[in-house]
Amino acid sequence: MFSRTVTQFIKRNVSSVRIVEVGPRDGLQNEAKILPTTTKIEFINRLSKTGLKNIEATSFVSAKWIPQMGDNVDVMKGIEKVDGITYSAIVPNMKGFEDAVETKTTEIAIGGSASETFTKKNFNCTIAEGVERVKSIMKAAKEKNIKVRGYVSTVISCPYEGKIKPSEVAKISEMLLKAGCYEISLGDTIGVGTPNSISEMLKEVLKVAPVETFAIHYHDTYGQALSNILASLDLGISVVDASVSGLGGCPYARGASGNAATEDVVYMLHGCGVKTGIDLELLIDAGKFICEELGRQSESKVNRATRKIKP
Ligand SMILES: CC(C)(COP(=O)([O-])OP(=O)([O-])OC[C@H]1O[C@@H](n2cnc3c(N)ncnc32)[C@H](O)[C@@H]1OP(=O)([O-])[O-])[C@@H](O)C(=O)NCCC(=O)NCCSC(=O)C[C@@](C)(O)CC(=O)[O-]
Repeated sequence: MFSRTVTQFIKRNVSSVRIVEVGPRDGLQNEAKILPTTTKIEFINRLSKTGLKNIEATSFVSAKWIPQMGDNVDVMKGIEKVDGITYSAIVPNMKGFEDAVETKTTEIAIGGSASETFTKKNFNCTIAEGVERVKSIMKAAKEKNIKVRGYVSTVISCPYEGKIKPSEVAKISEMLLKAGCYEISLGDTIGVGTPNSISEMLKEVLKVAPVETFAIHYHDTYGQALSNILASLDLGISVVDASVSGLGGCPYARGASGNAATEDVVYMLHGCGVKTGIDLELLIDAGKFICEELGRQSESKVNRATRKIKP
């Protein structure tokens, strides 16, 4: 599939990558152990020192649906907001939007999917109802000057409905862009994509908007996330969502495991001469911190390796 060496093709298409750290939201939402608010704040404050420019800090969703996010308002209010860093949050409806306004959140993320069943399980609405929610949120966000990022989930396959057509992903991406999202993050929610299916999906999506409009959000269920990121960079994508120590998963997507581990993504990119602006050692420390608090092992190969050797 690739005719050039990895370093050649990345450097040719992309010289720097903006990482969107989703650990405090996607990373924690699937964890059964509910962490104290102070730990979440400390985690985000540590991430703020690594050079990251985008941190998804929480989601303003119902605690009945995602218990870990029950202290969302306190987390957003409690973190030290560093100039130059965007702290965003998922907002599923107008109640969540009110929380965003109360906490002076400057960027929110809204969700969409081409799967009716996933939308019902995740947001308790149909795709059509979701579109109406999106319209209300977008209108309110414009009035408050809040930036909106769009997620399209299940871009390769849905745990309930199976394979999703790339044309469907393109359609929902276009709808979210027309509604006013400044960027669309394409989620392989259950991590089943391979470089071929990812490239096929991206080629279709890139027909509806320029490459700068898209970010990628790949889960690592089948160990394909890094390869899929490379395949995406080959097509010019330069915004990558990742979760420190590979934490994450969607409670309403059966079989979904963690995101691409930020430490591993950064290690790979720096090794290929692609800039991220991130201090890998500080990132590794933040990953170790949160894993110790959760009482679990890091899913990042780089993080585990640095217990024994320096990279
Ligand atoms: C959308 C709802 C709220 C609908 O849930 P619902 O039960 O239909 O809501 P409702 O409007 O009927 O209200 C029921 C109760 O929830 C409350 N409520 C209502 N809204 C809120 C809110 N915003 N914040 C706090 N509370 C809320 C509301 O006030 C009421 O409280 P009660 O009167 O019973 O005490 C629910 O389905 C929900 O919270 N879903 C979120 C699920 C979620 O967070 N999933 C994970 C994120 S998506 C993901 O992980 C994928 C992604 C983005 O990472 C990309 C990828 O990997 O592909």
